[in-house]
Amino acid sequence: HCTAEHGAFKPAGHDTVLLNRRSFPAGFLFGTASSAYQYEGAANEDGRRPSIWDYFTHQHPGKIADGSNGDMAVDSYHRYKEDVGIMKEMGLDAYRFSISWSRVLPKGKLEGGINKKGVKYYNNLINELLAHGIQPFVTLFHWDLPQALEEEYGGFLSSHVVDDFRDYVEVCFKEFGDRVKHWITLNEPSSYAINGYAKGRFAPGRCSDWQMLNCTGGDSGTEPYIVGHNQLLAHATAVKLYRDKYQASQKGAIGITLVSHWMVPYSDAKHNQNAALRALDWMLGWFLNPITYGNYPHSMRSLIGKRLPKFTKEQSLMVEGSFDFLGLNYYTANYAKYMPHSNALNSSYLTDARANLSTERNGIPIGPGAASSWLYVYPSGIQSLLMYVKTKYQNPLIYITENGIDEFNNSTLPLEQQLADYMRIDYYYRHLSYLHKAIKDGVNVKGYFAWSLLDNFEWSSGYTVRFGINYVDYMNGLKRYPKQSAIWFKGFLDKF
Ligand SMILES: OC[C@@H]1[C@@H](O)[C@H](O)[C@@H](O)c2nnnn21
Repeated sequence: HCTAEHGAFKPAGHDTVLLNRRSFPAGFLFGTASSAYQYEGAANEDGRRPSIWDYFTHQHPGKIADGSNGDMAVDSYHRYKEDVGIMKEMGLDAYRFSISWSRVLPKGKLEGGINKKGVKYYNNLINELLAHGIQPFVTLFHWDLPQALEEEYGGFLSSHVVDDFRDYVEVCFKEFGDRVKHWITLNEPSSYAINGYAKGRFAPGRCSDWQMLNCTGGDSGTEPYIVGHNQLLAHATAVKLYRDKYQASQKGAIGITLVSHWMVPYSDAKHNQNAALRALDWMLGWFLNPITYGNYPHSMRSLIGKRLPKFTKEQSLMVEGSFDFLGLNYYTANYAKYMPHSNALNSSYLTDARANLSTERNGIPIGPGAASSWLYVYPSGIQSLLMYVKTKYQNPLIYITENGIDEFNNSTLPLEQQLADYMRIDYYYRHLSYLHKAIKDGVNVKGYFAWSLLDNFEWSSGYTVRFGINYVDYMNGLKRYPKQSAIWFKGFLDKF
């Protein structure tokens, strides 16, 4: 139902202007995104020591849909040259990847020693990207905390992590900062805190006992906020270090990647409209308010009370303005409905907002469903979210650092069918169209990264779902094949 002209798909029956790279401002960056634990493999090779995700997947395989792990993942540790070749062939400008902290500092602490082979891998990857004219965007922490630090002091539950994170990022600035000009401190600190400490579905698998989710311990009413607070302090300390010691000579930019759903009021009733705004505070404002204004949103401070950590004056000053750009991940939207709250309830991050999130209203889904149960297609939400951030948070420089959709792994189907991901073309075309509208409306977006270059280890879904624009054949040596969306993207990205 689509016609392909000049490399862009025009939904049939619409006289829309053909959208392609040339529709976007000169210098706008198009890239793809990945992360170390989901891509590299070589988990026990060349000196790398376990992260909490190695520990979590091996100790709790029942928490992963197919009992799998990232021991091999898609073997990017050995195949990075081929993968960079795929990016070049597609015409991509940039590549977002993360550094495995426990590959560079196997024991987590600097005093434990720097793993030279780990540093060498990242130098090779960065050099390969630059040799092909592709800009590296480097995430310093994408959830894979060294297991040694989790065991020593509870990881992000302790303020000790701030000093160890600072030492780790300084090694990265020194080793790679001459060529890396875009640093992202943390990937989705909210997801790390929520999934790891309120839902127990991600490493380190903590939550309150009363939730009966086979958690290893924890308190969903306090630990998510402690972990969020220490992530903000670690982030701001890293930014301060970069600005004080490296930015003048290396001339790079540093930011953070946050994620949010667009929140749609369940009805026009005022209490549901307010619930949607609180839901945005709990998912996005939790971190965007502190780095913009130096404190948590008023809604959080008034409803969470003493369970929400406080910033000292000095910490507030360090956190406020601690970013040169904002990375924003957008995938989907939720309905938000006012949820009365009784204090008798066991407290949890998940109920503190007095907002019940859902993906359907009166039995009708908010949009077409993808493979992941949380992902429904709602393209206008990217424009709404960007306008909301522009208006409420002083129009920051933004990169969309993730956007994408998944299908189920159906490796029994003929390969040709598995590569026919037309729903992904439609998803990207629609989201890029709404992104284009947001830019026309004055939102300061300078780049867009699709999640993901390749099919990969999708956390608690393991390899049961596929987010890749390129297919990975898990049954046949992890061979890469372009899906239809990769071919479409190549046309979309044509410079001429
Ligand atoms: O679930 C798909 C992807 C994950 O694979 C990424 O690691 C994570 O940054 C993310 N955030 N939102 N959606 N995603």
